[in-house]
Amino acid sequence: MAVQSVSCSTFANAASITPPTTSKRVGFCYTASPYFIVRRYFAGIALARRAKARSAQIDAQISRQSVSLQRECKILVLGTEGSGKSTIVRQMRLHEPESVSLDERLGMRSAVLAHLLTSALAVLDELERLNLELADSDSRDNADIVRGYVLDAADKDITEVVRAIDAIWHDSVVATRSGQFRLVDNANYFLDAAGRIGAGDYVPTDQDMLKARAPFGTVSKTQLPLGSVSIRLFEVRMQKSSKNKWMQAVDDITSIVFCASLADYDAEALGPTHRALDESLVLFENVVNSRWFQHTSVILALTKLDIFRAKLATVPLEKYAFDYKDGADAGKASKYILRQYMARNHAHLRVYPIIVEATDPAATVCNRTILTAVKDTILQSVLRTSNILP
Ligand SMILES: Nc1nc2c(ncn2[C@@H]2O[C@H](COP(=O)(O)OP(=O)(O)OP(=O)(O)O)[C@@H](O)[C@H]2O)c(=O)[nH]1
Ligand SMILES: [Mg+2]
Repeated sequence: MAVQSVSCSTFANAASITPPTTSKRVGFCYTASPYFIVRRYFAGIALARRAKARSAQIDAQISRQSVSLQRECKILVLGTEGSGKSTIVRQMRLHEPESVSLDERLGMRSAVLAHLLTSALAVLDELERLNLELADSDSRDNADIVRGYVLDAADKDITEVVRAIDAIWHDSVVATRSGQFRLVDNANYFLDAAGRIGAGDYVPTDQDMLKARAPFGTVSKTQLPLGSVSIRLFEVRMQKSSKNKWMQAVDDITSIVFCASLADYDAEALGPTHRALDESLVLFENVVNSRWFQHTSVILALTKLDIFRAKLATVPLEKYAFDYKDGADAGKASKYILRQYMARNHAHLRVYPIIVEATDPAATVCNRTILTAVKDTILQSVLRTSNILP
């Protein structure tokens, strides 16, 4: 431990220094007696021994407490609806060898299909909104198949509906006008992959698992070994209206991962005057300044960097943030949004920010940052209980 080695070596050095035989004082000079030298020498040795013993005591305490804290390491994953909580958790799991079984992968098939179906229905709605007709006459029958399909059982035959979706997506009107459609996140990705998803032996890939919107329970729990630390993740969807009283009910939280979508800057949460970004900022403010979390570290995960980057080109951030002047530069714009969050940290909680494309299977930044934050927090907590830190 850095703290211990500093204190030990300081005292050890003190003991090894031979006391000076002469000392200069202003105005006169004297020679120290042998008795004085020997007394200082032994006092130095005693001091070093005491420091060494104290240091060993702290070492033992730290290792005892680290072990018990690591067993109990709890992380809350918070954020508004659709902010990327499940995606971050899945991304962390996919990086841990063998933490996702084949059964679980196959279990995600219905979530993938639901995402594909929602995307296709959104395409049909957008055609209506823009007063457009499908070009191909068969496409109209296909639209009926899609609208009439009910996804009620995991083993239901999906061949016909997937073929219909694929035909609609490749209709010439859709192909030329889809740039104007307002679709759900990752709709294009799943619509492009319809043929692959419809195959009988389809197994969701890492990318499919990350891009699919999974249904949300009330609070979902995940156990995960992360490096040398074993953690339990609790995903909680926050709502401004519900006052989030659950905060008082949770204890022993090591870290919080607060997810916020960068791409929400233009989204309305509860009506035209209520922006999703503002709601997320208020919830973040409540969390970081809450007395329940005063010894908790916070990882602020700003997600959907890829969607944000694409959106900035057509929906200027300046329209929603009057003091922002840096145009469609995703780096500057994401840092601007990050500053909005950091400005809410009045309690000066330790915040570790990450700006991430959470659906990128190659991104390891989440795991690395979360692991660092967890370890730092365990250390801080041990130092506090050892009375080394206030
Ligand atoms: N392209 C892209 N999609 C993302 C990113 N982060 C999340 N998503 C997608 O956004 C959608 C919602 O993400 P979830 O992780 O389900 O959001 P959530 O916060 O768990 O939502 P609820 O549980 O419903 O509150 C999913 O389809 C994700 O794949 C990202 O960085 N890039
Ligand atoms: Mg979720």
